[in-house]
Amino acid sequence: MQALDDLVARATGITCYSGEVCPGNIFVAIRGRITDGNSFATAAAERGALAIVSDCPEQLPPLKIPIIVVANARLALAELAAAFYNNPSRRMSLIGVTGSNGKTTITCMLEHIFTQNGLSTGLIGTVRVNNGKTTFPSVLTTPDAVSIQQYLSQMIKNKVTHAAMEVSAQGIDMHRVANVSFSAGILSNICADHLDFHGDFASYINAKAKFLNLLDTKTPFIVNISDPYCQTIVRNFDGNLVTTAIGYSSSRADISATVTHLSTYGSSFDIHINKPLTTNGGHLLMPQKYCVALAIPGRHNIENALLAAVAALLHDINPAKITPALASFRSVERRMNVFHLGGITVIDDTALNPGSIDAVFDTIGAFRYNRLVVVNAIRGRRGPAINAANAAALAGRQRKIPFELIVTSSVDHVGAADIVTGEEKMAFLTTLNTLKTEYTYTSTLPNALGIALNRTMPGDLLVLIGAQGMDAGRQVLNELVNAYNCHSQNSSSYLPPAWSTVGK
Ligand SMILES: CC(=O)N[C@H]1[C@@H](OP(=O)(O)OP(=O)(O)OC[C@H]2O[C@@H](n3ccc(=O)[nH]c3=O)[C@H](O)[C@@H]2O)O[C@H](CO)[C@@H](O)[C@@H]1O[C@H](C)C(=O)N[C@@H](C)C(=O)N[C@H](CCC(=O)O)C(=O)O
Repeated sequence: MQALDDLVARATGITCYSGEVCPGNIFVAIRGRITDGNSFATAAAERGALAIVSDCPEQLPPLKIPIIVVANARLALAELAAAFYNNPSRRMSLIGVTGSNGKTTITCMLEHIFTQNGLSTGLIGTVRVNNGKTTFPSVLTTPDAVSIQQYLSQMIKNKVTHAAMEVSAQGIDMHRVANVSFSAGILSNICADHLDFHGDFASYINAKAKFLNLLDTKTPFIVNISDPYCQTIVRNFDGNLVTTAIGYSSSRADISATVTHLSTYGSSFDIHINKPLTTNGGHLLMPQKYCVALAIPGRHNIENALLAAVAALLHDINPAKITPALASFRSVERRMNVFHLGGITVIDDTALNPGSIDAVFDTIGAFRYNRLVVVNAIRGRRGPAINAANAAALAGRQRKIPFELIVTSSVDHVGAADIVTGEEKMAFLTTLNTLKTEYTYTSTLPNALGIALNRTMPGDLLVLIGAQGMDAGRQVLNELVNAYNCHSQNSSSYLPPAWSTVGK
């Protein structure tokens, strides 16, 4: 649109937040989920906005600056941001990773593979952003459109050639990734998640499916085809589909893995290229096999590593250099972290939906332990539906293997955006009760972990799962153990007061 192009050429920046408007900025008024950006147009004009972009001009007050009317303000924001930063994604190899689980691990694996191969590398994801020079913590998994383009532009300045970014369903749905040019896409798996945002599972799948529209016909779309919902998504896809699966069968997947060893601390597997593949650089990869060792546990991490390895192969990274890079990859924060506390083995994982809860329990199968104790933090501000689904997943597991379940709302360890509501707690506990699950509930994280410690002995396995509510779990656990060790030097038996007053 010429009017927008002319405007961008004169603009000093693009923003959709009135509080950030600087003189000469274009303010894009977005009708959001909470409020309407059009109602901040006067404030934006007073701060020196060059123009207002709106898809609902009837909501705007009289203004003395130009108003550009567009069909969709969120799309316009992405378009303006990409143009303002000179379309940085077109000047690098950028791999977009979507799926319910595995996005963080896969993007970090790619960052590691590229870095180990001497490439200047960038990352945008849930845990951090790496612009090629500095690394800083993230706010969202997929940032707003302006931030994405800004980070990519910083990467170009820092001479980044290869980057990986997590693409959430919300990010797709809210057009944060529109006008981003991907050199490959990855779809890891789909399970029920973010039902509060999308309304139902079908809408969530639809949002994920829209990722396909962001890829050029020649751009490889690497898909874990063993997942039934991934199969559904790609059924009518006529682009450059590259399929992966665990289990050797050339008819089943273009590239597959056979597991040769699976243990507490990692795995080894063979990657089979089952049919010739053309890389982005135009080279032909003939059918062959590579042996890979991975130092992080879990079959789901083999799936993640396979997807990352295929993306690296298609970006012309020498297979002989992908395998050592995967071997030296260490787990990401709170993704199947295994550590020891006295004689107790502890697993700490961000399991936050039925798929990731299943992945943790599947991995536990490779562990040797006497008794199993699981502490789960309820997911706050994500709605009752996902909490009912998570509780059902835990209940299903307790019917198969015995474990003590301790549930907490982590009231003292979550910020305002993650507080567990009464409805969410009710959904979780009612599901457990309906499914006749044995559990203990306590509202605070230290109480929950204190109970867990009281119920574990050397040789036992303690599993900490949950998202924000369990983020401080490892630290709190260490503090409890240190306090206990300090105190027990003076007394032969000690039960910390908080642990003895646990509510049910
Ligand atoms: C539901 C959701 O995703 N909301 C995001 C969205 O809000 P929104 O567009 O609905 O905006 P709004 O708050 O209604 O405001 C409307 C407009 O008025 C503007 N405004 C508002 C106030 C003001 O004073 N001045 C002003 O100009 C706002 O900047 C906005 O443009 O756009 C905002 C700005 O980019 C985001 O901060 C906000 O993310 C919220 C905080 C959030 O928590 N999002 C989560 C659910 C999310 O996106 N998560 C995914 C999933 C991760 C995963 O896979 O687990 C993620 O990618 O992180």
